[in-house]
Amino acid sequence: MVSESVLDVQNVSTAFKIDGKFYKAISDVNLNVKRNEILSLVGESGCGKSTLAETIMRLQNSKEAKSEGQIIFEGQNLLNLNEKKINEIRGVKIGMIFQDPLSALDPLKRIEDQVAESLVYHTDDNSDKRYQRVLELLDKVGIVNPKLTAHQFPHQLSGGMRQRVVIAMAIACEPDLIIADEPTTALDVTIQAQILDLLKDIQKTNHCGIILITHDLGVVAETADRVAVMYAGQIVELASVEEIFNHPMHPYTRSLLRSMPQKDNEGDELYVIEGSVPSLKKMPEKGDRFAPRIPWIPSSEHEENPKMHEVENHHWVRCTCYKNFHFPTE
Ligand SMILES: Nc1ncnc2c1ncn2[C@@H]1O[C@H](COP(=O)(O)OP(=O)(O)OP(=O)(O)O)[C@@H](O)[C@H]1O
Repeated sequence: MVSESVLDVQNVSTAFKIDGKFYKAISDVNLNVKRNEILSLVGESGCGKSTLAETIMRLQNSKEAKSEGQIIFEGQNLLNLNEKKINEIRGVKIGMIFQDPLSALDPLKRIEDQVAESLVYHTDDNSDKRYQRVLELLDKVGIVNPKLTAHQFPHQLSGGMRQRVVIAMAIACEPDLIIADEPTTALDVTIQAQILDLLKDIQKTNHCGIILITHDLGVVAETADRVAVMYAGQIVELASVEEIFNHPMHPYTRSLLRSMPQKDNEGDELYVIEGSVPSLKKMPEKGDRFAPRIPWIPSSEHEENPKMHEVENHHWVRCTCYKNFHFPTE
């Protein structure tokens, strides 16, 4: 079944003002998210994943960040909308879930009022109907006693329950797209699995698209349908989850996978990707941005201006260096 796109990100770049000058944190990002899929955005810390999410949601201060390109959602470019219009979309048609549920919740408000908030602004429901809807939403996200939880304050809940509440808030208006930025990083492992299962369930029952941001390839393997691998502000590989795990191509994707504990490398010393993601001021202008971290690969293997190539059906890779890439010990 071919699903329609809910979001089309076209040639999007965002630059931040640092010491009076703008430096790009994401460059030339092209991506679409389909209804009925979980697209995972993966990469090390500092690769630009959150910047992309904040750009889509227009969360940056326009004096400190400049974006260009097009982000098409329901036929309009989100980058061109005024505040009023973007507020009608943010949290309503596009839901958000962040890493730290505590910072997303108001410590002084009861859960029922927080979950009901977007319903107050965006539906005509009276307070009784809203309360019923809050209980329904809490039940849907797996809260065992919705009436009790609705009456409680955030500090009375466990981390896992708080994240369930944040998810209830995100889905209250049945958004077509949910952006979840490291939604399980702050939770312990068993709760992580439950929250990921919940997101998968929501995606299936609500038929929405989900962008799931994570640095954890285990999370990607568990949840994603497609994967966009980001490095130094650029997407370097985009393919189905099966392709990414079975036929990774870009040296960065291959390095990430090698540095991840897996069944077949148990007991082996894990691969360490030398060096670090360049800071915005030190971003290489030419060549593959990952090249400095694989110095044994001759520069002639890299394109001067690396482009995305569709090397197999729906499998895209940046730069031609993937063709002859090998690890030092190979
Ligand atoms: N407001 C800002 N001003 C200046 N630089 C910023 C700002 N926000 C992010 N950056 C820089 O942009 C780059 C990308 O950061 P971003 O937070 O998007 O990465 P990330 O992949 O989401 O990492 P993490 O997983 O740690 O959140 C980093 O170099 C970061 O320091």
